[in-house]
Amino acid sequence: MDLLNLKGKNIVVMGVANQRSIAWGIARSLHDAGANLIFTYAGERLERNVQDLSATLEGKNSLIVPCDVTSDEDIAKCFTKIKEEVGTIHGVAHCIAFANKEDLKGDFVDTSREGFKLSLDISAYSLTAVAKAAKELMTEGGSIVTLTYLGGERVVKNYNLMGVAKAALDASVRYLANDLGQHNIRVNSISAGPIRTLSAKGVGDFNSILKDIEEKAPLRRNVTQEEVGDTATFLFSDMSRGITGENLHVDSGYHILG
Ligand SMILES: CCCCCCc1ccc(Oc2ccc(Oc3cccc(O)n3)cc2)c(O)c1
Repeated sequence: MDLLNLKGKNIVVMGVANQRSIAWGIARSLHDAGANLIFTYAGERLERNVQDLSATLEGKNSLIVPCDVTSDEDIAKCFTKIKEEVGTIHGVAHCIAFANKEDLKGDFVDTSREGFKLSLDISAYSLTAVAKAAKELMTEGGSIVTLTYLGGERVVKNYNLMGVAKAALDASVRYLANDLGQHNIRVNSISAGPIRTLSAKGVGDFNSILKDIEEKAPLRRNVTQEEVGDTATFLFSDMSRGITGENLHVDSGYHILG
């Protein structure tokens, strides 16, 4: 049996904004491995982007469902719709995070209570809420993958509040892995190196980080959405069936440096 074959697997990809999204790199890699994709998006203005991108994947058109992860009702409606249309799912790619611009630069000590709650809600709690809803559809077991970043493990200038949110996300991956393992549901994260996406525009001084990676990372280059996508496909496939609660760095090795 080809352990990288995802034929017949239904995988929900949450967080495609445009063709530069890491979520889109994950979707293309999953599609090439034979998976059936379901897309969710937040905000009317993204629906058209997702429809247009999904149409470029040959084969039957994918289900596209709105999902605002700050609303428990919306998450319930989203997964009820997916259950009605698809039935069983085998994976969820959680590619969702947010912090207000003013909380992604300057001094972390100045973070507001409101900004903190908003970022932790969207960037960390949403994984738990999504896992709770997805669990009911994962009747044949499954795999959940989320995106994290080095700034949650150690201080990265300007990453600030998002670093605290990612630290919460990373711990959530471990506790969810522990809860869901007995249902044969694995929970892992990919720590991607910096990639020029719509989200990256929100983080201060992004260009200097890209340059630093090129100069210092063991592979002396930045990573791409495709490389992250292929590692996600590995984590959704049976090739990774013994791995849960893990964080894989797809970052040209940058995280090993002091
Ligand atoms: C200073 C660190 C540079 C490397 C950052 C790599 C990275 C790039 C993008 C990442 O994802 C987000 C997602 C939302 C986010 O919040 C945003 C994004 C755009 C506008 C806005 O108001 N908030 C910030 C980063 C992310 O978690 C990590």
